[in-house]
Amino acid sequence: MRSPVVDVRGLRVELDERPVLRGIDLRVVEGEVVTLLGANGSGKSTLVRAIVGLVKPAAGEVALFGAPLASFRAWRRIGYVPQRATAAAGVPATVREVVAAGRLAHRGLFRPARRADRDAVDHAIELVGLSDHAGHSVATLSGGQQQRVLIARAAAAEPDLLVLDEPNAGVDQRSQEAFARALRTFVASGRTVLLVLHEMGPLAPLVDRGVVLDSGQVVHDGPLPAPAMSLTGPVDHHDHHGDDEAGLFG
Ligand SMILES: Nc1ncnc2c1ncn2[C@@H]1O[C@H](COP(=O)(O)OP(=O)(O)OP(=O)(O)O)[C@@H](O)[C@H]1O
Repeated sequence: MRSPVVDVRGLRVELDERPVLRGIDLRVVEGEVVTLLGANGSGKSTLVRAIVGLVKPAAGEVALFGAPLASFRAWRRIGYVPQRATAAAGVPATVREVVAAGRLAHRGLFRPARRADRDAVDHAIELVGLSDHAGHSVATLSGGQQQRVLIARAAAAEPDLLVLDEPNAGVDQRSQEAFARALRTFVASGRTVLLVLHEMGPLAPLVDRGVVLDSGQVVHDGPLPAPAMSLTGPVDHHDHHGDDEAGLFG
C-alpha cells in the first residue's frame, strides 16, 4: 500500500471565533493527485493552510509523511503556493532569480549553483511556460504570470508534495493546458499533488480524486462526478477578474 503523505483527522479550525472547518478527514497517499473543490468560502484555502501549518487547529490532527505537524521538520519535501500570491513585492528580481531561490535549501546560501541546480531551475521555468521571460523582471509580469513564477519556485525545490491553491485562477486555456502537461511529468515521477481548483479544466484527466467541501465539511470524496462542478453549486468568480486576461504567452 502506498504510504500516506497527508493525513487529516477530525480537523476543526475557527477564525474570528467562527467555525470554518468543522471536522475534516482527508487522506492523500503517495503519487495521488487530489483536488479540493467547493463554492467560495467553503474552507478550501483554510484547509490547505492548516495542512502546511499556517493555521492552528482548534481540534483534530494533521500529519505529513507520517509525522504529526508539531514534530514535522522535513519542510524541504513540501512545495506550497498560496492563492493570488504576488512574486514582485517591489523587488526587481528576474524570473530566474526568484525561481532559483527555490533551490536554496538544496545548495545552501552563498554556495555556487551546481549544474543540477541550474538544470532544476531551467526545468521549473519551462514547466510553467515562462522560458521566454526568464530574464525579465517579475514586476513586469501579469498577476497570472507571477503566480506561475511562484509555482516554478516551488517546483525547483523538487518537493515530494506540491500544494497549490488555485493555480489556474485567471489563467487562459492554453496556459492551463501547458500547466496540465507539466504537472503530468511531475506526478509521473511518483510525487504527490494537492490542489484547490474552481474548475477542473484540462487538469481533469490527471486528477485521481475530488474532495468537495461545503461550509467546512466534506460532502464528497471520490472519483469526480461529471461535470465536476455539479456538486459545488454556482461559483462566484468575484475575486478573479482582470487577472492575466491577455494570456501567459502574450
Ligand atoms: N483570516 C481570516 N479571518 C476570519 N475569517 C476568515 C479568514 N480567512 C478566511 N475566513 C473565512 O473562512 C471561510 C472559509 O474561507 P476560505 O478562504 O478557506 O474558503 P475558500 O473555499 O478557499 O474560498 P475561495 O474559493 O473564495 O477562495 C470564509 O467564510 C472566510 O470568510
